[in-house]
Amino acid sequence: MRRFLVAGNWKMNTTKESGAQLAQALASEVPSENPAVEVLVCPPFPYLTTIGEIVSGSGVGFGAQNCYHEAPGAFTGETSTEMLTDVGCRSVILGHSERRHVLKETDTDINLKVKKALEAGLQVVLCVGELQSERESDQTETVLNTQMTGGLSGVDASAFGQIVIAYEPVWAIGTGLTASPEQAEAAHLYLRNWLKDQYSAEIADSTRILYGGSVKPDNAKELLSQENVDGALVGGASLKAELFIPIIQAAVELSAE
Ligand SMILES: O=C(CO)COP(=O)(O)O
Repeated sequence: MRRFLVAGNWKMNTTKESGAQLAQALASEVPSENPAVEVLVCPPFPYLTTIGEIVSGSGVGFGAQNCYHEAPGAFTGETSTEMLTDVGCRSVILGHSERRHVLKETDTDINLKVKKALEAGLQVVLCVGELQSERESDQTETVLNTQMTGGLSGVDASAFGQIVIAYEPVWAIGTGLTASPEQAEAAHLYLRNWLKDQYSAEIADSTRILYGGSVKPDNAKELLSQENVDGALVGGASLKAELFIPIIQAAVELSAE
């Protein structure tokens, strides 16, 4: 049985103060490691240390939203995986649609980062997902195949204990539009079968596939109850404890069923 992962991607939001308050509220709600549900927050880089100290010893892990693929050196403005592990990060989100579409990261860039982060022992949350126009022209599976093939190129089966996939249809991110549970399930099933074909049935069975895109307290349970949905990557609703906590609770309730 796959363990739910509920992750908050704070994107370029919060202040030191508001992020600290949010982290405190979450750490007191998830006081210790919950075997049923893994909880993660991904604050902006400048706040990683502060947030890490606040959630330390609680059941809330913390991760970054990006990293660079080179070892520390002359790369102005970049953040190495060594720095992330140094401040205690557990995870890193890679290939987010905003990095792909706004910052123009390619599958090759993402693949270099994935391999570097895996080497550093970080958990990688690899995001994939199609644009609205790609869905409308029946390209969803082609896009997912390209992003999975590109992002995971050269990644050995032995690394899968550290890999989580996040299906985030771009048209559902920050728009209030959510993939229907059926649309999410169909994409997740495609991704699971992809893992089976490219790696193995065991890897397909054990790898978690999160859904992201306008997850809110009122749709979380339905999305998380789909057979192949193993958690949520939450943007907007992860910025408010009163919205994020009910999403965690939905996962806790479902894992008890
Ligand atoms: O991009 C997302 C998480 O990475 C989803 O964002 P929203 O939940 O704001 O749609």
